[in-house]
Amino acid sequence: MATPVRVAGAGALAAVLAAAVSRPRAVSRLVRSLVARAAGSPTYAPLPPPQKVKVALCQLHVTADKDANMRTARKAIEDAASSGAKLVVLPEMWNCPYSNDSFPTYAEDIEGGASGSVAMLSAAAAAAGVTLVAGSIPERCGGKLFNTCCVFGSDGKLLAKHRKVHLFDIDIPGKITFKESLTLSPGPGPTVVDTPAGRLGIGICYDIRFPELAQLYAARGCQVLIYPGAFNMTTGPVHWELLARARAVDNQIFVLTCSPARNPDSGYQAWGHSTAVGPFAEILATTEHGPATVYAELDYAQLGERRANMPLRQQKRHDLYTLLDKAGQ
Ligand SMILES: NC(=O)CCC(=O)C(=O)O
Repeated sequence: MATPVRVAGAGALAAVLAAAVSRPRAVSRLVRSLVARAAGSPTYAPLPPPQKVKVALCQLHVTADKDANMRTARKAIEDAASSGAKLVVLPEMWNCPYSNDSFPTYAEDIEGGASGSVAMLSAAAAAAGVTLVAGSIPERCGGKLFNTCCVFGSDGKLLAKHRKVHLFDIDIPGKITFKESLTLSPGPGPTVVDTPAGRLGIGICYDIRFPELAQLYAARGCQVLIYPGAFNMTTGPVHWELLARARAVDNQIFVLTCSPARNPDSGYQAWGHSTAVGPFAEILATTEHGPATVYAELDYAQLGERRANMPLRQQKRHDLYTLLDKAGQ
């Protein structure tokens, strides 16, 4: 896959050098504006994508029994592959109950993952021959815990790891209070993965609330944003679909969300409603709150069409505002 490349103008460089001699303050202004422009409108080499990809969003029944959760996940991956899916997505925290009490107990060392969830995921991706965005599990590393999504290639190789960058710390009195930061640490940055199923930008649940992350992924040439997530019964009904469609329409990009099924026995009631959204913010496929696999076909040609119909990227006013990609490649 092509690597994204920033393009700097040779003319602009000559202008800076010529002016540097006579007008140092004007030069400093010019440099600042060029840096902002480069950051706000990076140019990337085109990506040769697969044209169409069938995706499966596995809304799993998650319990306190880790082995049972692993069996459920493996079966869902196999079934999705049998149905023709090439890109399979699992939910946030699919191997444990979503609670601060559970995260330390169920956490795994991913890098040394010769056993447990990571070994199962790798074997399942290879056996099924799919790209697997494996939801998230609690990761233990260097004395810290992270909420981590592993992405596996169809040969079972671990292609990337995304550690949730925005932790879910909210307090809506009488409704929901949750503080992931009591047990988890935030991840270091964005995660872009090139796969045979397209260029993927990964976020986990609360990450979807931050439009800058999605914008940055779009600027880096991602074709689809994937958010394993577990929204709740207060924010889910009002925000889950809204946020997925907002990220899609802002960036003219595909968005996939994948939740655990709602388990009445669980302390945390997940909203469910795993959904695939197209680049015109249209719902391609969705479900209710029970265990289910949602299938959709992503036609990447639509990205070019939508962006040609409505050229938002070219119409941005980088002289007024800009996205600063601090983690730029
Ligand atoms: N697991 C999460 O990050 C939950 C996010 C959520 O429910 C929200 O409203 O945001």
